[in-house]
Amino acid sequence: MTTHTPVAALDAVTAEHLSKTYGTGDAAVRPLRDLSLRIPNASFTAIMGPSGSGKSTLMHVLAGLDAPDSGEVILHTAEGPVALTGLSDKTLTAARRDHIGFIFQAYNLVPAMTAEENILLPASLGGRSVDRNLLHTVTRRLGLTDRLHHRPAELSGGQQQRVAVARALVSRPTVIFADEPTGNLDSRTGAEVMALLRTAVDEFSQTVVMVTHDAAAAAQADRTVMLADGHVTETLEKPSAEHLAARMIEAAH
Ligand SMILES: Nc1ncnc2c1ncn2[C@@H]1O[C@H](COP(=O)(O)OP(=O)(O)OP(=O)(O)O)[C@@H](O)[C@H]1O
Repeated sequence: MTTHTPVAALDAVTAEHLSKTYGTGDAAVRPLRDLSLRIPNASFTAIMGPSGSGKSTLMHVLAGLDAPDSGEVILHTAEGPVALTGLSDKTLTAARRDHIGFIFQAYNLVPAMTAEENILLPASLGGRSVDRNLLHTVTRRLGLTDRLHHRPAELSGGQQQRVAVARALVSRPTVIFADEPTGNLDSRTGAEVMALLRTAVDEFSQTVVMVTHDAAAAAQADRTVMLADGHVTETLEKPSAEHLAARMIEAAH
């Protein structure tokens, strides 16, 4: 029998009993094993865990980019709850466009569009107006002002990543999912990205979920969810970078 934990209205995302298996028999890999998780609204959650513990798989499933074998993901939007699992492709695409921002390396920019067009794409597809002041502030803080009319192929990997960060911030989605958002960046730009993600939570009440291997980045989140072998092992509220680094070393052994 499946049990359901009560859903608090203050969650942005609720995941219940997620399971996912790749392959069969001896070759089977199970990146998600009956994983349940609640992401509080207007909070910044970091996800950490050893390589192969299921972090990227979880992010793809939470963001509606990949379907679990079983279990449910519910996004709590201003218009009410949306069960991402079980939607038709068309409705799922619209739900992602309207409510979710992605900062994923493998889900990046449209090559034929300029940086600015990429940043504005989710809002224009969704028929929403854009806050030009926010566009200017975000792109200035990310050092993109003189790159806005370049296409992705004319930008470095770090600049492309910053365009993805700007796109996720400017379109003001309910939830931003970020997979290693500071991974390609020098420390100053990485710090700016973290500050902007914090601003999205603190000033715009957006929800941010970020996978990272960097204890110093995770320490800037409100809480850190630790994964191992496809399930949550613990949730730490406001841990220090030192504490997280020690936990990561323990988890790797
Ligand atoms: N499409 C796929 N087909 C087969 N196996 C997969 C697929 N995607 C992921 N896996 C496997 O599932 C497991 C979890 O992968 P996942 O990428 O979620 O881990 P991770 O915690 O993000 O790892 P890392 O920190 O190294 O990025 C790994 O063993 C991986 O090899």
